Amino acid sequence: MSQANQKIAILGAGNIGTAIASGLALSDHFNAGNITLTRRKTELLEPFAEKGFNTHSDNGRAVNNADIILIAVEPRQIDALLKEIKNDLDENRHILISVVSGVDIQRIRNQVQKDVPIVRAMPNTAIAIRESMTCIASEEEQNKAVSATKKIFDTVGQTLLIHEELMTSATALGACGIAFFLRAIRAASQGGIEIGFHAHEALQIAAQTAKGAASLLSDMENHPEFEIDRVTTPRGCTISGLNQMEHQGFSSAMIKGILVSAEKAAKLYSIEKGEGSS
Ligand SMILES: NC(=O)C1=CN([C@@H]2O[C@H](COP(=O)(O)OP(=O)(O)OC[C@H]3O[C@@H](n4cnc5c(N)ncnc54)[C@H](OP(=O)(O)O)[C@@H]3O)[C@@H](O)[C@H]2O)C=CC1
Ligand SMILES: O=C(O)[C@@H]1CCC=N1
Repeated sequence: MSQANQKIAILGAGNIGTAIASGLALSDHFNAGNITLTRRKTELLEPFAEKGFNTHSDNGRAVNNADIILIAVEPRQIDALLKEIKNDLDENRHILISVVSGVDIQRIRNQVQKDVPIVRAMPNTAIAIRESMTCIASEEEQNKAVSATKKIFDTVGQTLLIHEELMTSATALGACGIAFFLRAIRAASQGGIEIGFHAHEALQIAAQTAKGAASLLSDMENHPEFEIDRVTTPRGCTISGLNQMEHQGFSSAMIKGILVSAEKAAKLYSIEKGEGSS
């Protein structure tokens, strides 16, 4: 089936669910009319209904009208959702894609008790502007479903196929990573204000500089240190700034944050189930 005719149901259209929907609709491969978004507070989906997406709260109906079922609820909410839709899942028609952190394929399969292909994907919110980094994993025998999933996420950024055991690491580095780099940009702009720029100017300079740095890596395929060496004039101000940041633990803070984030990602389901669900 061509992507243009594929019907996608996004169950749990919150932050990442709606970001995925926006990105897909922006691509030339999908249109809003073939994408259904569900959540219980449907009034919050009104802006998406106005853009032509199908929006409601009936997960079973959404599954019955779709080929691709994308689950984007919180870890503590997934059991109830799977229980609700499992009788509607058709192993000959559907591919089930979960972007839920900390819930492995085996746990999902135990819930649905069907041979429907299950794929895990870990995008980030830049998917809304088709700039996601999406890691994808599944069981070995699911090559066809993995290809179909990759094809979808390839339209909204870059993809990388990984082993499922690396999914929590992908969550920390790629999905949470958006927040980490945003905080770094925010910190840079605060420094910029202190040395004389208005807030909006400082943010513009910091954001475009960060974009340029990222593009140097992705376009030139160089190592960061190679590009850093080109900025650091001997006895200059860049190396002074960099060394001071390292004395203050810059790299260490980022590394430690990513480790803690990955540890938490691995425990999300059990922690959240332990805290009760709503
Ligand atoms: N935010 C991000 O950047 C990323 C998040 N993720 C993962 O995606 C998942 C969602 O995260 P996020 O979008 O931040 O969380 P949100 O809380 O924003 O989204 C979850 C949505 O699910 C809806 N929901 C809950 N239960 C049901 C149900 N039974 N049927 C339909 N909809 C339901 C909620 O709306 P309502 O209460 O109205 O039903 C809510 O809008 C998490 O598992 C997270 O780990 C993965 C990658 C990136
Ligand atoms: O913060 C979280 O738990 C989710 C997972 C990745 C991004 N947001």
